[in-house]
Amino acid sequence: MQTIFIVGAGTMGSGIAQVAAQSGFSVRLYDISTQQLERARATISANLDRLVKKEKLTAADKDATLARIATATQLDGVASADLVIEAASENEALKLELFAKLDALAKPEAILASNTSSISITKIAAATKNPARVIGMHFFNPVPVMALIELIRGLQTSDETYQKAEAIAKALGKTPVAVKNSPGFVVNRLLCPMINEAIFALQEGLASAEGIDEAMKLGCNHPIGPLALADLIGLDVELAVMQVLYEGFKDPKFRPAPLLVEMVEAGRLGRKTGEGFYRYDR
Ligand SMILES: NC(=O)c1ccc[n+]([C@@H]2O[C@H](COP(=O)([O-])OP(=O)(O)OC[C@H]3O[C@@H](n4cnc5c(N)ncnc54)[C@H](O)[C@@H]3O)[C@@H](O)[C@H]2O)c1
Repeated sequence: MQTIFIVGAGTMGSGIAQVAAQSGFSVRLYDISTQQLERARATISANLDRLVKKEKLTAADKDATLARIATATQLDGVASADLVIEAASENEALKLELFAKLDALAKPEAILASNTSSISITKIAAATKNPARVIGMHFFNPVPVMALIELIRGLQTSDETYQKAEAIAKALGKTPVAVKNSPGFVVNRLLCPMINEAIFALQEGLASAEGIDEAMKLGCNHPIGPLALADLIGLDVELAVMQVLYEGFKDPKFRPAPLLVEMVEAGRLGRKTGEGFYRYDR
């Protein structure tokens, strides 16, 4: 495995590109937007500069890492890739269309992975002619910092594909955890209902936002309270995950808190809009 083709140069795609290049892989980062590609390169360069400043990376290593990342606005480079990681926008129709194209362009032994947070890997695999080579590689944000990759097997994913993906996850310096294809996988299945319950607690006046967060930090040793975390993740993203869980399991225990829905309606999405459960200077 030497060449990784990454589809989508947003938050996740740029982070995956950085980690892959730092781990010695040759990376081709593709996006339909040249602006996003330029932004990704600038972000990666700034991240590497910080590592140089902290003496965790030499200036020569930084240059070598950046030199391993080529950007592209065409899909044709897929043919030379050993692994494709799709990190384009979270849109099912888009991903199904992309995987049909990637499957037609990639060499037969290449693996096709999706970083989707919520779309069924089985469904994505079914959009290809060779579904056994499709797998979920779910990275966490920020990718250079977070150690986990959930490795999600669709019904069709072969053992060989899983083993290859597991080896790559380790080569990227990450810790893979095997997860079945199911709404929210493991982390979002547990984390998002906890945040949702914190919003119910706030709505019921059980405690103030600061009180709820302080209680979970001091009582459970969480590094950040659930409401501050919701602001960080984005309330729209939290709501979308709860809707995926609610629809996926048809179980009322996953119903989104009405206050969460209302906050999203008001455009109070957290840090990215300057206001969520807390206010932020922008
Ligand atoms: N942000 C997170 O915390 C997080 C965590 C884990 C997984 N994910 C998943 O990763 C994926 C990407 O999320 P993100 O937060 O990086 O989104 P983002 O909006 O930051 O980036 C998405 C990128 O995809 C590009 N794009 C759209 N259509 C494309 C196409 N047809 N071909 C190539 N590129 C295309 C956009 O131009 C954009 O640059 C989603 O599936 C999301 O669910 C996100």
